[in-house]
Amino acid sequence: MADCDAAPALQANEVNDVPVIDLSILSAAYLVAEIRDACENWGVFQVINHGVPLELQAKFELVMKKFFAQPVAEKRKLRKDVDVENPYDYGYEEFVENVDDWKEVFDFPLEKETMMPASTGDGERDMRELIHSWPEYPPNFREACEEYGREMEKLSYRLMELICLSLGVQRQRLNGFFKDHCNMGRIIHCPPCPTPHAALGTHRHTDVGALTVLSQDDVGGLEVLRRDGEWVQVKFIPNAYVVNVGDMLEVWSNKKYQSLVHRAKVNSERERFSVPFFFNPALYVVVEPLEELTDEENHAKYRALHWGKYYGSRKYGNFKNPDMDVLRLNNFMVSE
Ligand SMILES: O=C(O)CCC(=O)C(=O)O
Ligand SMILES: [Fe+2]
Repeated sequence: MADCDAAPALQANEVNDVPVIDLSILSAAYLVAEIRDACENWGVFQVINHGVPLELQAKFELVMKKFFAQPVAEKRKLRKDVDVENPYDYGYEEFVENVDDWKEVFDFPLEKETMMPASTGDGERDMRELIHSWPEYPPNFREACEEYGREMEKLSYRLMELICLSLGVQRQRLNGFFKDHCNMGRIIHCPPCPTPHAALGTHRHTDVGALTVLSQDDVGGLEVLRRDGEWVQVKFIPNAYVVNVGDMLEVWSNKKYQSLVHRAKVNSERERFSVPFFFNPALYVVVEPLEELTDEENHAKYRALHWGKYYGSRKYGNFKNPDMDVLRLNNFMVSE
């Protein structure tokens, strides 16, 4: 882990100034303006009154806690492996080795089958199917995860449409890219950490997809890098979701909206749960700045990129190179 990520340097600003957007407000023009402002200046906002049923969130939380409360040997039966030869692409994984991220996770997909490029090489065309694993205990785990994921997906589409309007393009301009999406939920559990000053729950990174919709518990700990270089805590708001811009939205918007750099702290006393839902395009999609947003004066700032391969570079790289996790998009930047 890079020194700049170690906790002694973490003097995050206490003030909660990450924008909060009330989605029950009826004026579309108002919402669109709020979203434009948040995406342009922050790359992150929280949404409240979003329409996701509270009972569904509560049911999901109960089930995920039951899963993680099991002995580690049980959870390891669902272990996914970073090695391409090994079977699971979704499932359980631990990153709790000393200086690595202090957490265990369970990843779940929403699609029954997803094909992705087998390697990140330019000329390679081989595809492989992503393989799922689901636990038998708790018995309603899969159902609760899929129900939750579908709600997150609905919310993501709604947000994406507001984002399109905020960019001045047609409301459903980006929807087609998500037809065969590879959306994924990740349940993160950070056990209490005896050395919170020397570890992070999640190290500094940007999310590679389009949008992330995250719920964190009241332990909090999520921090975002503000444009002025300050780390700012994302305050826990009951029943809110944290929404952030990912790399693909940065490309489509021709950098009008920038992908958010963020990380999460651990707690020495309390375990922490956090659930990001990654809203990702279909793996065959080629992503490039929208033509409506480029012209003679505003040249495309990015070259076209193949999302499946880009995703693979994160997935197969598996957070092993912290610098890579904030700089990956630079490889596709067009020099001025
Ligand atoms: O632990 C957290 O809350 C942050 C998780 C996150 O940013 C991610 O998994 O991409
Ligand atoms: Fe993230």
